[in-house]
Amino acid sequence: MSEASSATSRARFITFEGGEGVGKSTQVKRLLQHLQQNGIDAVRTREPGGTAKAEAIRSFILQGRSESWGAGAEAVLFASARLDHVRQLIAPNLAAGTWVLCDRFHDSTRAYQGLTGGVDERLIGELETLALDGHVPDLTIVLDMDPEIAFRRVEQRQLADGLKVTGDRFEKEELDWHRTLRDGFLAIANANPERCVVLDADRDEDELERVIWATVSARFPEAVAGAEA
Ligand SMILES: Nc1ncnc2c1ncn2[C@@H]1O[C@H](COP(=O)(O)OP(=O)(O)O)[C@@H](O)[C@H]1O
Ligand SMILES: Cc1cn([C@H]2C[C@H](O)[C@@H](COP(=O)(O)OP(=O)(O)O)O2)c(=O)[nH]c1=O
Repeated sequence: MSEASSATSRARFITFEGGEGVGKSTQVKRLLQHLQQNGIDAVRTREPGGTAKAEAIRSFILQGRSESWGAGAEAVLFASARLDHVRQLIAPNLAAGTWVLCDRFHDSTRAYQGLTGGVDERLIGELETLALDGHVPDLTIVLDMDPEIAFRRVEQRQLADGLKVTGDRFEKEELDWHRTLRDGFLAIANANPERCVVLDADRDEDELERVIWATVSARFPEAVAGAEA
């Protein structure tokens, strides 16, 4: 971090949320570059995952091995992964002055296991308190678009990678379910207007990158101190 920015600002924690294929990973990488080009130390990470233990839980869940356990148990697994991630990676980086950009975080548990999975709001809230350990994101960017268009993006990625177009077990869910999920993310953003910003993700990657940078720089003006014009 440059001396000027470290002297005037603390490190920020920014999460990206939204359905599958809306461009979260693409934009997390682009924002990381922007921050670094502006002399700000930053790391990117993802959920579930980010640490060895959390990545082990990720592969267990995404292989479908916890599916029969039910949404409540999966919420507990996601929270266990999150607790390790917060303690081992997120909190130490923030404490050291490094910004943290995370591809999905606690709102995904609210949206997937809570609002669409039917897990009781109180359990979701208790797990959140435990796993976040006080580390509520400073900003959450919700990338919003029609899931059908986002699906086509994911299919194209799989075709380009020479993969069978099957999707992981979440991506196999019905389109209607994904529309409900989209509404869930919008409801979360609506309930947390001071933290969340909803951006239309159905646009060109470069244009979306510009909108995200404008959002981050407006929210944290110190990020652009010394930025190129
Ligand atoms: N704005 C965009 N327009 C078109 N395709 C995009 C855009 N952003 C990302 N993609 C492509 O769509 C696919 C899914 O993007 P990705 O960033 O992995 O989404 P997510 O992390 O939300 O699942 C990738 O193949 C990516 O290259
Ligand atoms: C973090 C988190 C993810 N998930 C789901 C969302 C995704 O379907 C999956 C993560 O897979 P991933 O391949 O990272 O999805 P994407 O590319 O769409 O971001 O796990 C939950 O159900 N709850 C959670 O708390």
